[in-house]
Amino acid sequence: MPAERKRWSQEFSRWFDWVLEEAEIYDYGRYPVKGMGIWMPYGYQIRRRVVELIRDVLDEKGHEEVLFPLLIPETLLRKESEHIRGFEGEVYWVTHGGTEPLDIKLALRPTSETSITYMESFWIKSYKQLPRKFYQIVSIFRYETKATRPLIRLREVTTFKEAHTVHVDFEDADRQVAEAIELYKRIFDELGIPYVISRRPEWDKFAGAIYTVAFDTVMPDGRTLQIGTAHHLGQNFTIPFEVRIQLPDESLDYAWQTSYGLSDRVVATVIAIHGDDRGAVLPPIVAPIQVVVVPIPARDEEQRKRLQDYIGEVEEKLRRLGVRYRIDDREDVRPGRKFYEWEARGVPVRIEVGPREAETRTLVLARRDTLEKTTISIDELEKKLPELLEDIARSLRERAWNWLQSKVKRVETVEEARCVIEEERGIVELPWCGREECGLRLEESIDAGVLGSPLERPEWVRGKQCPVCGQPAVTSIRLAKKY
Ligand SMILES: Nc1ncnc2c1ncn2[C@@H]1O[C@H](COS(=O)(=O)NC(=O)[C@@H](N)CS)[C@@H](O)[C@H]1O
Ligand SMILES: [Zn+2]
Repeated sequence: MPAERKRWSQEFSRWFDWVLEEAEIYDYGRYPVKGMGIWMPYGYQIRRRVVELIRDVLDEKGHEEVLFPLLIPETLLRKESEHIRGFEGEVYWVTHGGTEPLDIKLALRPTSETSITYMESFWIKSYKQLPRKFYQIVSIFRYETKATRPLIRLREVTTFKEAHTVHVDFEDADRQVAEAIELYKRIFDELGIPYVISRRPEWDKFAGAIYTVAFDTVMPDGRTLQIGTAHHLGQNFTIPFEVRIQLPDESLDYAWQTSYGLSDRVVATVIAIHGDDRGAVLPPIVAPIQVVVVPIPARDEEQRKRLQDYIGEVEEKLRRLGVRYRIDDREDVRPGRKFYEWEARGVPVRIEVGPREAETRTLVLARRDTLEKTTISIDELEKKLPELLEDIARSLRERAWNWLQSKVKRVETVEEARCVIEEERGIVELPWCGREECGLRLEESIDAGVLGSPLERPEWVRGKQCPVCGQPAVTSIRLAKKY
């Protein structure tokens, strides 16, 4: 990792708070409810483009957007025992309407399996209607007891994309989990966010799931963050909610389900992973402003006029190119200050235009990711600018994947694993017999959390033993300090 980035990786959370404030992305910590913040205008534009990307990817694969009530009656929330046991301690309750106590208290949805499955019992009657893929992008509420953090761990999760799908049998739901994984890969790849995909261990899967597959990334401080999850729910909700379907042979059975979710953490990781000491570095696809033009003031009237006309030519080209641009012609701010402000906001490309450039009909292009500057002729802009934006997206993705790969270490002993977590954080991967007690023992002795195992059996564990019990390893197990 470049030297200067090392500095803020030690005080990552201070750096992260600073960027959110300096770039006016998200106002957190002042609103008088813990775990709830405000999307500021610039941050809201980033969030909007992330949401658009998520919608495009889901809609292309036959997902139908819906909108369910925020409030879920206790009677529904309690129908699936695993689910309520998992969420019992995290639910916010509405107990009054005005001054009147409600006879049935209402939960602010912590997630919507129960409300959606309840309605599916009216909507879904036959295999002919399946598979059905609903999703909504809403606020959910969880009374998180672990340390709350802006965008990373909220009590009101304002950008919660939850997909809920219905299937004729186990296999088709299995196929849907695989499709969800592909959709998440596409979303994260478009944003240049690297990830490790693991099947969560039995003791840490979503409440009410048969199994959970999770996407984790490594944050600049070396701790991992769960950035997406997909769950096979089996018939765990359709049985208590009586979602029965007629099968092709006319018999009746309960339908099968999956659910998969993303949240504000997607925006958090775009900022955290790609950022540097000057602030955010935004991939062009989600940058509210992709190109900012900063005039370098002319000294005399004649030069000023010529510069004005020249900037007009540049603006016309940017408009025709269809890029999102801003001409920062504020009179009362020096160019250096403008550089600082737009760099903090992560604008991918800055174009500096002064009397010299007007004179020589050139432009200075400064790229935000590597801070390199190049001078081009204005006639090359139509060709060079799209290439530069693409190159920035690609180089951000590559740099992020190199970072992640440098933070995943394969080891064979508990001792080595403990050292890696102690010294470098990141993810350690060890051979594993697959038994829960060994997994839990590893958590204890390494003082880290289990992320789970690869979806495919990893070749490298063949012939190796579980470092806890000595039994032959059947897969590998990944551990990390988690958010
Ligand atoms: N308190 C929180 N703040 C921000 N993001 C969160 C929070 N809790 C969960 N998330 C994100 O939301 C994703 C989905 O949440 S979840 O509990 O794992 N899964 C569900 O709720 C399922 N119903 C699928 S939508 C998680 O993978 C995580 O990335
Ligand atoms: Zn073992």
